[in-house]
Amino acid sequence: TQSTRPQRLLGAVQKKATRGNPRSVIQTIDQFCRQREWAMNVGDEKGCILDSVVTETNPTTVLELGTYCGYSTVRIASLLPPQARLITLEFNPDFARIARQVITWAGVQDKVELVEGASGDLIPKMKAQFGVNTFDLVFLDHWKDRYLPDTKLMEECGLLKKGSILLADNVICPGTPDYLEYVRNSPRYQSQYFKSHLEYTKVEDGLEKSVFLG
Ligand SMILES: O=C(NCCNC(=O)c1cc(-c2ccc(F)cc2)cc(O)c1O)c1cc(O)ncn1
Ligand SMILES: [Mg+2]
Repeated sequence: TQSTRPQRLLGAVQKKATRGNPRSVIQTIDQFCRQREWAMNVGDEKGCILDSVVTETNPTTVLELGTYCGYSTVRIASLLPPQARLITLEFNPDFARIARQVITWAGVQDKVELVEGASGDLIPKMKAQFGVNTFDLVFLDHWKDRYLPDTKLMEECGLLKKGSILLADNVICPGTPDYLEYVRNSPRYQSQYFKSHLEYTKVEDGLEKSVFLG
């Protein structure tokens, strides 16, 4: 039977990356996507912007929407202080299965909780079921038409506090027009666009960083 792209990406990690070394896992995936097959990881260019936002936020509790193969999960987790936690939500069980193995290979599994399911169902359970108070940082990288409804849901569930940071991938390509309009025009957010490129291409894309003002 044919392997899937996530399976081939995992194979490259297990063959070429050093166990327990997150940087080598990231480097291997970027090399695989540049030399073998494009995949929808945030990538190395936008990944550097993600790194700088994580570092300056110095978060204790992070939520990632859309795990895919775990590339950004590993990038974020590798920058977290010892007690910090990252909860990552993935709807697709095949992606989740691959991501768990990538996360473990990188050695960051103790900082990460991967939860399978639809973000719209799981977000309302964050406080009661996952013991979360509020998120310091949210990385949005899942279905583009879920960015806005899930942001409103996080507000309603009291999961954002004054100063919480939303960082959204793909606001240009594939694009999240309704989300952009909301965070750029709402008095409750201070937004900033980081111009970049779609992972592994010359196509314009970027990250939108939005600070919740309470
Ligand atoms: O979340 C799920 N997919 C990944 C979301 N992410 C994207 O769709 C995504 C797409 C692109 C992209 C850009 C240009 C292009 F030509 C094709 C794709 C880039 C990115 O950086 C993404 O992040 C998902 C799947 C599924 O089967 N069930 C539930 N959820
Ligand atoms: Mg993306």
